[in-house]
This record gives sequence, structure tokens and C-alpha cells, in this order.
Amino acid sequence: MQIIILENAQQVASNAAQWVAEVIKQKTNPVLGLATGSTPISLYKLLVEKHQQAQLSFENVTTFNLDEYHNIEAENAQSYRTFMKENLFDHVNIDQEKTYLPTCRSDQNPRVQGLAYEEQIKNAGGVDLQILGIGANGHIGFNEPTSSLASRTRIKTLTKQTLQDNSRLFKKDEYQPTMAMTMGIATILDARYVLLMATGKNKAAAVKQMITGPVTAMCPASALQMHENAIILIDKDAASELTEQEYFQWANQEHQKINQTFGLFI
Ligand SMILES: N[C@@H]1[C@@H](O)[C@H](O)[C@@H](COP(=O)(O)O)O[C@@H]1O
Repeated sequence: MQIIILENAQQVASNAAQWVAEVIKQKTNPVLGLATGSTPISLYKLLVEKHQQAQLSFENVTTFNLDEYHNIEAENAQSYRTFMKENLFDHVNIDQEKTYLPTCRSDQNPRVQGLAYEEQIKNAGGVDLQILGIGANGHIGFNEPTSSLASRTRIKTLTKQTLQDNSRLFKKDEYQPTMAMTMGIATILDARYVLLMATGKNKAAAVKQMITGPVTAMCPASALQMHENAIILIDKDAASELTEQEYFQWANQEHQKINQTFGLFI
């Protein structure tokens, strides 16, 4: 794991934007794994800005989102398709036919839909860079605690905590889905790079468990310890429970020199 501790949320977003831009520039047909939630919004804003300043083209980019609510219309204001359109897709030159989300209507078999999504990822050449946030309970995507570390795209029932955490995004009488399709933990680990962003004190405990806790299904993000290229971008608040901060800062300076000299991909 490469742990990068930054001053604040804005720096986390701009550092993440540099990683994404680098991958888009270096790959002929870049495949990005995308996340929703409030954390990556400022990253998407910066990517849109880079595009508007003609620094970044999404022409050849394919995207796969981590998750989508079960049985939700794409046009629904709460769908992750709508979120992605509002925050990124509608503002850049991406071919929206090449933007995928793991959808599943109530008349569709979630197992079939999950397998089909895995096939689509494979056919696109696999994910080059997967963007991730983290739930306060350590979830990634919608892989709630106790999710199998070998899981692949499938349907999950959300925990009470996640429903509570996300209820702030729903209006009072708005229907909040309790199930979602999500890439599995093994699906996420297949990405060539994973870039996890976390900011704020309410993520500090999950961040500590992810980085220094045991690899356990009780903290799905801890599975990233098994990934060869996991980059963890956190602000000071999210890092506040880590006792190894000084080492991480120093190691990161050394890594930066190597990345600058040799680039990210062979
Ligand atoms: N499924 C999403 C996750 O992908 C996200 O990482 C998490 C944290 O969201 P936030 O960034 O809003 O804290 O919440 C949701 O449940």
C-alpha cells in the first residue's frame, strides 16, 4: 500500500485527479473504475475542469461503476447513473455507450446480471484504475462487513449503518433502496491500480482498520492489503488514528521520486 497523507480534502481530490489524468494519458484505451458517494465529487469536478481546459480527453475512456441500486430506473434522481451524469459524464467528451453500471431490474436474475458485468469488464481489458471511497464501517463499493473476500459482482443487502449514513442524500418521502448490485471484493482486487480516497474524522477508524488491522471480511477495505498497487489518499483527519504517519510521509516522498522517473506503468 502507498499511503499518501495530505493536508485537506481538496488536496486529496487534486492528487487523485493527477493519478486519473496520468492513467488516461498513458493508456491507449483506458478503463476506469468509478465510485459514487460524496468523497469523489471534488475529484470529478477537477476532471471536468481539466477537460474544459483541453488538458484531458475522455474520447477513448471506458468506465465501470462499482455499484448501482437494485431495481432503479437510470432516470431516477437517486440512481448512480444520474449521479455520474451530473458529476462527470455530461460534462466531458466520453462516449456514454462505454459507461457501464451494474444494473438489475426486479425481473432480472441478479446472478446473470452479475456474471454479465464481469464479462463486460473482462472484454474491455480489465480496469486500469479503480477509484474507491470507504464506508464508515469499512465497506468498499457496497461490500458490507462479512462480504466474502473472493466475492464478485452480485446483489447485496445494505446494512442499517450504510442506510443511515446514506439517508442524508434522500428527501424525506423519497424511496431509499435497501439492496444494490456491487462489484465484489475480488473484482475490485483485479484492477491494475486502486485509488482509495478518504477524508474526515468519521473515516479515521475505518482507515486505521484498513491499513493496519488484520485482513478480514469484517473490514472489506482491509482486502486492499493484498493488492500490489493500492494507493490510499487520505487527509489529516482520516489519518488521525494511524500511529505510523511519519513513516508513511517519508516513504511517500521516496516513492514519488521513483514514479516521476519511471512513470506508473511498464
Ligand atoms: N457505495 C458507496 C461507496 O462506494 C462509498 O465509498 C461510501 C462512502 O461514501 P461517502 O464518500 O459519501 O462517505 O458510500 C456509499 O455507500
